[in-house]
Amino acid sequence: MPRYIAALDQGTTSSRCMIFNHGGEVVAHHQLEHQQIYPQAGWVEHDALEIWDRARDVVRSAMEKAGLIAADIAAVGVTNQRETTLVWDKKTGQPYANAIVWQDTRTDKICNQLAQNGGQDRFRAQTGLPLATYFSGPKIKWLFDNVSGLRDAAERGDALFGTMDSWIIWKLTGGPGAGAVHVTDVTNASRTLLMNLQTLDWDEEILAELDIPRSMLPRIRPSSDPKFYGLTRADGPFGGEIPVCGALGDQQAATVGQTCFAVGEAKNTYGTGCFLLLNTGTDIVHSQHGLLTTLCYQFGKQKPVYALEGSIAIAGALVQWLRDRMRLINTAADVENLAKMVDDNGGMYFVPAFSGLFAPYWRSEARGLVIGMTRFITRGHFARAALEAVAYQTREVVDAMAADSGVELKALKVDGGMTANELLMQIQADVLGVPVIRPKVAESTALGAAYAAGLAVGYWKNPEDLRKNWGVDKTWQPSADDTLRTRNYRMWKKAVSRTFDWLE
Ligand SMILES: Nc1ncnc2c1ncn2[C@@H]1O[C@H](COP(=O)(O)OP(=O)(O)O)[C@@H](O)[C@H]1O
Ligand SMILES: O=P(O)(O)OC[C@H](O)CO
Repeated sequence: MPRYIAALDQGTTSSRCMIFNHGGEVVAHHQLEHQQIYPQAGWVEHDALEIWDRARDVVRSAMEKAGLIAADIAAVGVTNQRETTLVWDKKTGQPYANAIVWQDTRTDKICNQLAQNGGQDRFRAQTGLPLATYFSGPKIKWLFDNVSGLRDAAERGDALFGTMDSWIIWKLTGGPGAGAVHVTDVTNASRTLLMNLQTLDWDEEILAELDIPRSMLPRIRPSSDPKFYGLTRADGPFGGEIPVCGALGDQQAATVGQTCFAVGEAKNTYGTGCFLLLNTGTDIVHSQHGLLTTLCYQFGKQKPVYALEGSIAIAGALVQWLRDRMRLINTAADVENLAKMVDDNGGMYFVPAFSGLFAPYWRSEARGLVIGMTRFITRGHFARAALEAVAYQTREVVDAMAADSGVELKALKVDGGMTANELLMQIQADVLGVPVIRPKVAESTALGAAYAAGLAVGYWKNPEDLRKNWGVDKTWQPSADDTLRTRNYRMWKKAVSRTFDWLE
């Protein structure tokens, strides 16, 4: 058996390749950012060809850094930003348009029209999701309505739809005309608003309602597949044929990477957005409090495991915005020192409803606000309020989770790029009133994809084998002062309520 497993993590901000050993340790890593494209207020796009270039480069660089060849890699796992929607020409490999990113709100009208008959929860029983701009189905419909010739191409069988997992796997295994595989896994499919949670197949009724031909959709496969999705191309970035046999949406991958295999285990990932997933086992639990029901993972022929999810659209993206658009900081890490210049938020709250509000509100007409401003406010308060916004949004999701599942969190397992921010981690523990635990490998997303691929080829035997790799790096205990927990949280909720109904 070759010595390592490779994971390709195609995130909202960047793509990275990580190579892991049997102990779940990173032996090589390379990461590259790609461009964020904002053509209009509320729109966010990615150039899928640029993403593929970055993906190829990070694989090559990671392999080179560790001096590896394809024969050293037992299997490849792919994980990705979810929902981001791409349609491309299967003959040429050219996208018909830029990918529409999950944060993009252009499908607001489509969602409202669909909701006129049956309300926002019209497809919730089948899909576990509310009608919202977040998900892929309405984005495909928007492309059909706005890209000339696309519907004809789809009906001829020339146009393929995929989220980033499908695109990357299609490119890795062949690209145009070379027998590439067009697949997705159950977790990614569960974010399209087109997959039925019970049957794990595309839902005919919803496809008919959105007028989406089944022929353009990828085949839905388990997250860890001993039959392999396909083999990497010999002349591709890995430089040889390796089974591609693991795929998970990035948040589900982080849940696997954190080894949340038991019912009631949860993790929160702080990246561009912030996503808390609670394993609910093989039962489908429908939320009464604004959470999503989603696939957590499916290993081979085993029964699928489901999760409740609290999705927050803007977390690290707020720090990026302070850096790139407001030029308040030079690097994302600078936000911590700037926030440390003040003792508290000075009465200021920052609700980053840049893409409307996701869980638990699902209000696409909300927009961001800063409130509580006085002449006392400094740049430091902006930084502090931005970090608090991430912690308060998480608290709202944790409260909804407890109301839905009856599970009271005893501690929160965290991961993702923002967990490097120690002040944020302390604020989070204070706001929740429970310890916050960061594992040794904070790159849980890539690790989860590696686990899925490694399980498929027998590199790891079973989930219990993986638990041994999990260990604590650092724990933050909540402070005794409950000001943040009670009074300020109440003020936060008041601030949130002021964002509602902003768009007309
Ligand atoms: N030290 C830090 N403090 C605050 N935010 C940070 C810090 N380091 C990274 N970030 C934010 O975390 C995000 C990157 O995390 P990552 O897990 O790589 O995200 P993604 O998978 O969404 O691309 C960026 O939005 C960045 O602004
Ligand atoms: O790229 P991330 O880590 O912000 O994750 C994005 C989510 O998958 C969107 O649902």
